[in-house]
Amino acid sequence: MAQSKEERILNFVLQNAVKGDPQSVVDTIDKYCSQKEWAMNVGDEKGLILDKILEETKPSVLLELGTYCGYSAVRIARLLKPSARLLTIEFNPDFAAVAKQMIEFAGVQDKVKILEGPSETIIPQLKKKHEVDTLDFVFLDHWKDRYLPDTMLLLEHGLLRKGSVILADNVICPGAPEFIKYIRNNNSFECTNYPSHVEYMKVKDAMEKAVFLG
Ligand SMILES: O=C(NCc1cccc(CNc2ccc3[nH]ncc3c2)c1)c1cc(-c2ccc(F)cc2)cc(O)c1O
Ligand SMILES: [Mg+2]
Repeated sequence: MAQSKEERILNFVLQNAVKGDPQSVVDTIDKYCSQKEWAMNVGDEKGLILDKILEETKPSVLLELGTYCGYSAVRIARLLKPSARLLTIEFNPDFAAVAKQMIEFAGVQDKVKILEGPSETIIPQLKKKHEVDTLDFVFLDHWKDRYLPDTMLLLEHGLLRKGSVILADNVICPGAPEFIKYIRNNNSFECTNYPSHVEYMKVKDAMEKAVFLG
């Protein structure tokens, strides 16, 4: 069977990055995807914005929607304190399989748990099946038309607390207009926009941070 792009990215990491070194895994993926094949990792430019917000928030319990190859899971996990945990939901089984190997190669498997399936099924299970009380940080990077319904689901299931941070990728390109309209007009959220570019491109993009006020 011909290799998928995601498998080519993984193999490039396995052959060129330093095992157990998450920074080298992040840098190697960025090198491959900027020089050889574009892929929808959050990337180095938006990645630095993600890093800064994580360092300000110092979260203990995190949720990511959209694991893909595991780039942002590794990028996030490398900054977490030893007791912190990241749950990441991936619907596509092939992506999940690549991400699992990427996360293990980076050596962050003790901090990251991949949950395979659609967010609408898994989010309602987080409290009882995955022992979550509330989430300190949520990174939205899955299907853009799911950002709003899944934010509503998080609220409905009592998964956000005063100060919970939601960070959404791609609010310009591909865009998440319904999510942006809702979150910026909801007085229970304090929003900040972070202009940037689509990963590895000159095309304008942005991330949006929304802090839940309770
Ligand atoms: O669309 C995007 N990403 C989402 C996505 C896309 C495909 C498959 C999945 C399968 N994973 C999945 C699905 C549903 C799920 N439910 N719960 C978990 C979960 C997980 C996820 C995206 C696109 C561009 C982009 C493309 C083209 C272009 F020109 C410019 C920019 C840039 C990005 O940074 C992007 O993030
Ligand atoms: Mg994205």
